[in-house]
Amino acid sequence: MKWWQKAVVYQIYPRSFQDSNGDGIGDIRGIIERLDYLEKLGINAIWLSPVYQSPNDDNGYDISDYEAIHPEFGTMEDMNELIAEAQKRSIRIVMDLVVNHTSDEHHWFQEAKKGKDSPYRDYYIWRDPVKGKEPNDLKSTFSGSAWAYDKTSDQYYLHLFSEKQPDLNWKNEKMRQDIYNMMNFWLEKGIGGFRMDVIDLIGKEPDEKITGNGPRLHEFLQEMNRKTFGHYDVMTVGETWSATPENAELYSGSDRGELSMIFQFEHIALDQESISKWALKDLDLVELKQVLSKWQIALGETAWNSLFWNNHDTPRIVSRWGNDQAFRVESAKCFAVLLHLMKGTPYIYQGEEIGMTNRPVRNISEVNDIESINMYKEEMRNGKTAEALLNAINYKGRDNARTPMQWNDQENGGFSTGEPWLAVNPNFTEINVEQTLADEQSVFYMYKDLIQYRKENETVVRGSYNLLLPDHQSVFVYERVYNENRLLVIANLSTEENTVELPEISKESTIRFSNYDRQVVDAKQCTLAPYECFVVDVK
Ligand SMILES: OC[C@H]1O[C@H](OC[C@H]2O[C@H](OC[C@H]3O[C@H](O)[C@H](O)[C@@H](O)[C@@H]3O)[C@H](O)[C@@H](O)[C@@H]2O)[C@H](O)[C@@H](O)[C@@H]1O
Repeated sequence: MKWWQKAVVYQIYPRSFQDSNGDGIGDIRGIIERLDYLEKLGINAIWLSPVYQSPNDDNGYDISDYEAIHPEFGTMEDMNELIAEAQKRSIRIVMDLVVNHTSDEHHWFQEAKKGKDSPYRDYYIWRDPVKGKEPNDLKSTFSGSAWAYDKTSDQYYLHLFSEKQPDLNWKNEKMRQDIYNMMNFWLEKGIGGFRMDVIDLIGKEPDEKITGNGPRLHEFLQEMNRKTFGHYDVMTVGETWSATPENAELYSGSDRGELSMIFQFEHIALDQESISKWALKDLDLVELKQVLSKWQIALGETAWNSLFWNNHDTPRIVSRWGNDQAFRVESAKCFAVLLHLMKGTPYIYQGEEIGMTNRPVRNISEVNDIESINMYKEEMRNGKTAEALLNAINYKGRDNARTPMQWNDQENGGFSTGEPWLAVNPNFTEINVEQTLADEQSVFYMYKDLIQYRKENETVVRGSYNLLLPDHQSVFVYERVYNENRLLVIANLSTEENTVELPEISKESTIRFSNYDRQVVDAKQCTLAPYECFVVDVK
């Protein structure tokens, strides 16, 4: 087994984690200061969202120099120190790799823009106008056309995200080699791997309007593996919105020479009506169970799953599908147990381990995220009401998960002595790390216990998965089996009590995790309290 198959990964969004110099922006020294906290939690790796040089049109996902640290985050010396200090605590640093696009301020694009004869022109994707307009109707994820007009050359360039994020042309061999050199620069520093931003898009065929899963995608990934991380004992995880259980094996099959695993998003899209994340609908728990179980079984023996509920692009799970009011602690623990006992590598997004919640806004002026702002402007022009749009932003907007980490009940939640770049959630006085560490029953200790359990328990790492009660509307039950060992995981994802019949449980069985201090189980008539979860080690 590889180290990352037994690991738990913690995602840090550096802008919002810990500010060490009072400028209101989290930084690398702030992360170093908090490594002891992460060691206490027990995680094995940190996925570090981008800290590279960037004009910050998309908070660092628009990189202008891959081999420089943005001064607001610190220096390369700080970065080297972070890698070394993390290593001392057996924590590896997984860098975010954003190579579907660069910033328009990257020197490659600056050169490419100079004209059609520029040696860097073909590093990007340019097309002539069609009948004086965009080459086709491809849309940007951040609203509007995916083509931007360049007056100097009378051509359009492709940007699947903001205009300041031009897409790289992966068909250009020299560009690919430059990317590989940059990746080796980071690998030689001793990092633990890469999280690969929208990597399913690099094989795009924009003329055919193919974006995800393009024809040369896997050829590029195999070449990347051969020329870079394939020579190191590191993990790689690809962000792949277009992945299906069928093609997941192509990315992460053990004999494929591509990635360790991918992030799939099928469960994440279950509360939307259409391809648009803003078209909201209620979550159907039966569907959630079906989707997660499908991935557990499909990748069971041949590839490897990543497990996550939220990240810096998605709302916080306790506010999204849990209950962040009366049952905040119970529901946060329920989702923790459900995820961490599945097969795959679990990811924790900063603050999830203390049950941090979404932060609603009342006015668009309070929003920082480019995706939400662009959508709001476009939909206001289309006649939607501000109320409806703010409702969608409060449910799905990316700022929800990006508010600063809540360390204590002091000024700005202990995140910064200066004015934070994004307002701290006002509930920091009740929900914060200091409070959670002082309470043995807190969400934090459930996460810590789950992480420790995975380290010691072969059934969690290797066991097969089987869904029980698939049609129950509120209760999620599954079992994990490895040799003679069997774990039964039960969670009531509802504010109501629910009574279910469970498989027979012998008297010798023990309850391993419980968020209600449950001592006994009557399998025939098991009544679950609101958001109750427990795990039985079946003997
Ligand atoms: O570097 C640019 C961003 O790259 C990553 O995230 C990509 C975006 O992922 C989602 O959007 C993709 C859409 O995919 C499918 O079409 C679904 O049907 C839609 O519902 C999805 O919206 C998120 O919604 C976006 O917020 C992401 O940008 C990074 O993780 C981002 O931080 C970067 O901004």
